[in-house]
Amino acid sequence: MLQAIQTNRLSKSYKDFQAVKDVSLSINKGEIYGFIGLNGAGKTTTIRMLLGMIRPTYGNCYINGEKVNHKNRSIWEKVGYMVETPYSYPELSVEENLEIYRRLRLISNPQVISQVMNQLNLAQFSRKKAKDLSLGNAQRLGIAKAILHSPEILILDEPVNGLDPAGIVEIRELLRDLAFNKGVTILISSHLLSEVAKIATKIGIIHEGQLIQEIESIELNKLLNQRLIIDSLDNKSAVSKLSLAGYTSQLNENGIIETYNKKAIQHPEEISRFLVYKGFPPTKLIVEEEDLESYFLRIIRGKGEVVQ
Ligand SMILES: Nc1ncnc2c1ncn2[C@@H]1O[C@H](COP(=O)(O)OP(=O)(O)OP(=O)(O)O)[C@@H](O)[C@H]1O
Repeated sequence: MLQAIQTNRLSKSYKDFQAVKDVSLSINKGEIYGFIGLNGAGKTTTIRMLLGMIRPTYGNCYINGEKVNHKNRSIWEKVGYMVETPYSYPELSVEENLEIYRRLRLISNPQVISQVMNQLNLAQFSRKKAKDLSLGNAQRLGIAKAILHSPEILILDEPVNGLDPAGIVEIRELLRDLAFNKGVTILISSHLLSEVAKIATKIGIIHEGQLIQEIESIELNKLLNQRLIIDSLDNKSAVSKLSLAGYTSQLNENGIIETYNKKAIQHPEEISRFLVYKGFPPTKLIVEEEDLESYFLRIIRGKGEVVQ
């Protein structure tokens, strides 16, 4: 099958710092590819190379099988994109900004502007100057520009930045509709992992410039572990007692104990008995399904026992 987006050993160095290392990813037509990673992982740099905005130090990118380079301009007719905080003409209204974009994209039908404003709930702000928009609405305007010409491929860098929860749901529905009903291929980068997990058909995890894992979303549930969450009046002491007894555990960022130890998860009553005996009775003991955030942290830290 022809890939909509492909990178081949893509790398970018800034002096001796390698921001992106050997990233080879491929995205099928109609797929929603969630590109996730911590701040500074290399998402934007990869996307900028993909869009021909910066030159790779090594490797190549392909859009619809065509190599990205300065000669191949026609490939951009089928691509819509938004990278980081979208730029707009600050003194012009939402509608005027879209009108400029319509002309730049050589779209003959003026109706597309009202259609896209309705799609993104921007109609009520049509006369508002771009500089007076909230961050969330500025993002909506950025997405509106990206989809104005009905692209086949949509590349969005952190598109839900600054949106409130209702806005995030709206954008999620919009992207789903574009992918599943209109066959648009979408690459969406984000550090909001759970959000990406809700819409992506495939997830790529980038860490310190390297693509460390690609997961089909239907496979995701199989990879998510269970974990036992334990709270007590003295978690620091309790965690060392548990680890000494062979129940490898750690404190999470909230100071709560978590363990992926299979025996502990299968027999939380034993953990409870053990902690009572050691003088640290648990105040909370819950077996939880791991979420994508925790899975991601476990993968990038290379920690955690895998419960089969
Ligand atoms: N022009 C540049 N010169 C030097 N270093 C750069 C340059 N652009 C990016 N970097 C560095 O490359 C690394 C990757 O940056 P990048 O913006 O791609 O990360 P990111 O995953 O998009 O992060 P975020 O989620 O914070 O946007 C970072 O350490 C960044 O500081």
